Amino acid sequence: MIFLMDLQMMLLDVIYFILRNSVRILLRPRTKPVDGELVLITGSGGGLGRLFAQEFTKHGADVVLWDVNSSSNEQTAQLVREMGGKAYAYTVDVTKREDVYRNAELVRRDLGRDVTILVNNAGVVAGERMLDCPDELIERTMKVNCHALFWTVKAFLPQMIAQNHGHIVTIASVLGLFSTACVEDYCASKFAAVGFHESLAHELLAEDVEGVKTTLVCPYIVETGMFQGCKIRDEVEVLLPPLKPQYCVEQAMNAILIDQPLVCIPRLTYLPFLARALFPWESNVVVYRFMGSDKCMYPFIDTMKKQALNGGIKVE
Ligand SMILES: NC(=O)C1=CN([C@@H]2O[C@H](COP(=O)(O)OP(=O)(O)OC[C@H]3O[C@@H](n4cnc5c(N)ncnc54)[C@H](OP(=O)(O)O)[C@@H]3O)[C@@H](O)[C@H]2O)C=CC1
Ligand SMILES: CC1=C(/C=C/C(C)=C/C=C/C(C)=C/C=O)C(C)(C)CCC1
Repeated sequence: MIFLMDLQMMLLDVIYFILRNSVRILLRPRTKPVDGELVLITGSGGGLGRLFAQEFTKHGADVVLWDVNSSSNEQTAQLVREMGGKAYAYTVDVTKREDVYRNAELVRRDLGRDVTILVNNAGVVAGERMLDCPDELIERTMKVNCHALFWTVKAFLPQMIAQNHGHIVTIASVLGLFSTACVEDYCASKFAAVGFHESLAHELLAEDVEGVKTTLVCPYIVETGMFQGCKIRDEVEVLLPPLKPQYCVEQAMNAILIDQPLVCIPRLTYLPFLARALFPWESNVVVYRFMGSDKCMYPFIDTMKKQALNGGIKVE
C-alpha cells in the first residue's frame, strides 16, 4: 500500500517538474540575488573565466580569481576593479592539490570570509590525435578538466554545507554529453566532469543539503580560440554557429541565477545528446557524417599543429 502511494506521489512529482520546466522556458523565473556573495572562478585569466568575473561583478558579487597565468589573471582583476568591483587574484595551478588547499586557506585568511559560489571553469585540450599525443598532454587534460574538480570542491564545499548556503558550478561541455573524433582526452575528461558533477548533485540532495545548489554548464563551440578551426558542414553551421563568448556566459549566468541544474548552450544541442541515448550507434554515425561532425576536429588539429610550428603563436 505504502509502495503504491509512493509510486503515485513520484509520478505526480515527475509530471509537476516536467510541466514546471516547460513553463520556465517561456516564463523566466525570478533570479536570485548574488550581491555580497564571494565567487571563486578558476581559469579566470582566459576567455569565459574573465567574462564570468565581469558578469558576477555586474551582479554585485566579489570575485576571487584563480589562474596559472599570473599576468592574464591580474588583467582580469584590473578589469573588474575598473568596473568598481572587488577582485582578489591568486596564481594557482588547480592540478596541484596542495596548491589548491593552501590557496583556499590563504583566501579564507586574507578575506576573512568563505567562498559561497565556486565556478570550476579552467579547462584545456591536447589538440593532437591520440596516437601522436605525448602522454603528458593527455594527463594534463585529465588533471585540469577532471581531477581539479575534486580538489576545489573538497576545499570549499565543507563551509558551504556548514552554512547550508552555496553554489557549485561546473563548466563542462557538450563534449561531456556526446563525443566526436580526435578529442579523446577532452571527451574523456568532460564525460568525467559531468559524472563527477551529477554524482555530487545527487549526494547533496540525498543528504538534504538543500541550500547548496549545483549547475552543470555544457556549451557548444565558443569563439575563445580554445577550439580554433573546429568546423562542421557549412549548411549546418548556419543553424548552429559557434557561440559568442559573451552570449555563452550570459546564458550560463541565467541558469546559475535561477538555480537551474543543467544547461546546454544552445538548446539545440540537447538533440544530439538525446539521439545518442535513443538511437542506434550506426544511425548517429550517419547523422555525424551528414553534418560534417565526424571530422569537425580535423581543421582544429591542423590549426594547433601550425601554432606549434609557429612557436605557440596563434595563426589566423
Ligand atoms: N572554447 C570552447 O569552445 C568551449 C570551452 N568549454 C570549456 O569552458 C571552459 C573555459 O574555456 P575557454 O575560456 O574557452 O578557455 P581558455 O583557454 O580561454 O581559458 C582557460 C583558462 O584556464 C587556465 N588554466 C589552464 N590550466 C590551468 C591550471 N592548471 N590551473 C589554473 N588555470 C588553468 C588557462 O590559463 P593559460 O592561458 O595559461 O593556459 C586559461 O586562462 C573550459 O573548461 C572549457 O573546456 C566548453 C565548451 C566549449
Ligand atoms: C558531434 C555532433 C555535432 C557537432 C558538435 C561539435 C562540433 C561540438 C564541438 C564542441 C566543442 C568544441 C566543445 C568544447 O568544449 C552536431 C553538429 C551538434 C550534431 C551531431 C553531433
